[in-house]
Amino acid sequence: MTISQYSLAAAGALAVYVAYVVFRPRRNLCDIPGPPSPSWLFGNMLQLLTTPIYGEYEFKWLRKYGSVYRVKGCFGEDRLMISDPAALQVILNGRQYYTMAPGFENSVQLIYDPGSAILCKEEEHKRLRGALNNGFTATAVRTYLPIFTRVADMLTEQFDAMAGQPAANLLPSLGRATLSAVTEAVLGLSLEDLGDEFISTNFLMVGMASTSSPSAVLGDAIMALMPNAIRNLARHLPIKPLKSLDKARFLAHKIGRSVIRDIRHARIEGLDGVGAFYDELDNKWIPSFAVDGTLSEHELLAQTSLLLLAGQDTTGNTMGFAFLELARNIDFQDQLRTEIHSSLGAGGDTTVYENMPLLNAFIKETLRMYPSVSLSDRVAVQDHMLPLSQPITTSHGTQITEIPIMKGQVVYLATGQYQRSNLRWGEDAHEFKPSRWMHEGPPHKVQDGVGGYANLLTFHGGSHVCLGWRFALLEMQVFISELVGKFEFSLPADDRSRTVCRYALTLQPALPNGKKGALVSLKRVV
Ligand code: HEM
Repeated sequence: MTISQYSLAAAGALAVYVAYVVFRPRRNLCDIPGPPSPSWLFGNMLQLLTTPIYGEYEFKWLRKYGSVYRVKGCFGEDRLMISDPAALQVILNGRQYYTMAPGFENSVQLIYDPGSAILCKEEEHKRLRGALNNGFTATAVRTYLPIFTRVADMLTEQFDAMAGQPAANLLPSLGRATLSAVTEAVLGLSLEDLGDEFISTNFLMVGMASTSSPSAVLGDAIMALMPNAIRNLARHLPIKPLKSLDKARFLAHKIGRSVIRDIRHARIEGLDGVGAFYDELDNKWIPSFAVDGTLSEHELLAQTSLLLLAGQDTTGNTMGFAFLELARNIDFQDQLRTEIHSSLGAGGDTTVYENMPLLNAFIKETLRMYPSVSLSDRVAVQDHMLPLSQPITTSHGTQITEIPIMKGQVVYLATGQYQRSNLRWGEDAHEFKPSRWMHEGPPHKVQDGVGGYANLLTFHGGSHVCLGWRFALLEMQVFISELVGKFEFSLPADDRSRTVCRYALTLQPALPNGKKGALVSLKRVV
């Protein structure tokens, strides 16, 4: 297809969209207050999705309009921004009311295989999760402790090599470490086994999944309008980024296939398997190994890139933020190091980490302030009334406790706003304060059940709640303890090396030049 054909197709899509937006009979949200829209083409989307500093607009709007407000999508579309707990409950748990919005689904489809759990629905999704869950129960995750400890040793060596530099970027090492941990736990392979080509394609893919620009915002808005068949076709266009994504999926399949072949070979020979989670899930070949919830080879391959990618950048970036916060607060860092030294000396099992109050309060506060998926969109699949826990006042001065939602309405799960709401967290909601987790009682212990972990929405909740949350928690407990026990983290002396928090599909630490990265000074202390 030539450039002019692309342009023609895009213009056609735009025309269809305009007709749809202008002529559809949807006036149910016009009374809900919200920020003015700077442009018809982008609505509030550039403020929301491409601002260099995370929250610049979101938190201002949250303060002004409260936990539900209206924003404009591209081409004048009305969207609802939601951080009200009762409404979030319905969006996350009411499968009959909401599903992944086309824009978000399109991005996910670009990265993952169509058969992967995150893209499956209803019974198929339940069955896949039932099987995958075997590798992510509390018991299963405890068995990964030696893997996390080994990878933490590898990280120590890399941090040693960076110690003394005026400003060391922690993110590349953290990204490799989290990939390494998942690869070993799921496939029983080391990073070296994956090969350079896989690793470089994987990092390219992670990079592509964490960028945002006005053209990408517009492209996503247009793609979201297309019927599935056209979106599928578009995904196979011969353009470089799409080819790289194809290649990454191909390599993940190749690796998955080779692991399954080795597992089967070992079983035939009566040898031990590779000792990884895939061992248990693949059963087609030798049924006498049957365990509940096994998957076919085809299904297993579809999960490979999902498991390798979903646990990499999310966990790596969260730890990047954690180390930056420690660098900002040396007193707290010292207290945490004291707790680590007095708890870890004797070695032991995972209960050692569970019994470290400062460590766990610190991780929860990091997850509260920096939820990787701080914003994601859903679409209503039928008309319904959306309940609110706090009434809102319409632009006509009427108080309402529920909002009429029409089929096709796009809403945002505003996780980042929910986790910085003054109503819930108090006046200091924007302060990084681990001590809020150390005392009993409200606001964070309110039992309204939103969120899969610690009343936080960082791992979401409901049927698609993060499968790897226990994995991520133990991994962070081990990595942070090992590294804070051995290194002191401080902010680089040069102000030009200050790291900021940026939103680009996920939350990420970013360097002053806008690139992803987390700069600190490291000093070996033990
Ligand atoms: C701090 C780290 C992590 C965060 C913040 C995080 C966050 C999330 C969120 C918000 C979702 C839901 C997405 C949606 O609703 O569409 C999700 C799904 C998922 N996550 Fe995580 N995640 C993390 C680590 C991990 C790890 C370590 C793994 C695996 C090793 C993992 C595997 C998955 C999978 C397989 C899904 C799809 C679940 C489904 O659709 O049923 N995640 N994650």
